[in-house]
Amino acid sequence: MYVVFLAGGVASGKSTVARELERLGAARIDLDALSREVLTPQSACLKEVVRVFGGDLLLPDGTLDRTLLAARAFASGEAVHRLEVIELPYIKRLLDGRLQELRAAGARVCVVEVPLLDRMEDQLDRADEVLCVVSPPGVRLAHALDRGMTEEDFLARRAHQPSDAYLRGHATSIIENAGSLDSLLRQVQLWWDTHVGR
Ligand SMILES: CC(C)(COP(=O)(O)OP(=O)(O)OC[C@H]1O[C@@H](n2cnc3c(N)ncnc32)[C@H](O)[C@@H]1O)[C@@H](O)C(=O)NCCC(=O)NCCS
Ligand SMILES: Nc1ncnc2c1ncn2[C@@H]1O[C@H](COP(=O)(O)OP(=O)(O)OP(=O)(O)O)[C@@H](O)[C@H]1O
Repeated sequence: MYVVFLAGGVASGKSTVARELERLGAARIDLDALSREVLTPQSACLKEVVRVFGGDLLLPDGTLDRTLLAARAFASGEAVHRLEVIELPYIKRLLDGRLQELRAAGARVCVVEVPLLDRMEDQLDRADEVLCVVSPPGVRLAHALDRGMTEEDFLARRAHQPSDAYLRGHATSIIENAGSLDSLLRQVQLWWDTHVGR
């Protein structure tokens, strides 16, 4: 199975690219979705998070108040790091399992959405290709605001993410998302034709 790590910062266009790759025939794993799965009610990971970040994070139905956790976690580099130390091992185990399942099912190509490539450096040996979506900060902010995110939340998350220089330095291919949706999708098609559809 040809495994593609698809990296990019908040509101860079990653999920749009991943959806297009899925339409073209790739299986898809989203690490943001896995990071939600590890925090389901009663899970060991959620219990650890609540112990470290506060019992008031649990809503009456036992689910996590993600907005409150985001506010606490993105408040400082130290807090984000504490959250990642808890969550990342669980996320990586789930990733491992999903890749094995897809391999067993005979998937030919799998795209893995990786919001934070630097935290997954120890997983890079799983990737045949690192495709990075890079988009100027102003364009990303506009897309984030359109999606209902506040500027404060956008800036807080971006501050804890790998830089564009880091992404460019680790990419085997780059998709520039600075223009229209059409132009983005054309680049995806071109990448697919030259790397997968041969
Ligand atoms: C703090 C949490 C609960 C906030 O949840 P929320 O629903 O608001 O956001 P969601 O999970 O959908 O993430 C949206 C975007 O936030 C950014 N983001 C998420 N975690 C981080 C982080 N640790 N550092 C910087 N940005 C992050 C990414 O751009 C991501 O695409 C959640 O993001 C979380 O559990 N983060 C820690 C796990 C993690 O590091 N995941 C990334 C896997 S590589
Ligand atoms: N070139 C573009 N033209 C117009 N809208 C775009 C373009 N690229 C992305 N968008 C829009 O910007 C928003 C963010 O894109 P997307 O969800 O793909 O980014 P993301 O990197 O997955 O974000 P996050 O990691 O924060 O979830 C979406 O609403 C998407 O439709």
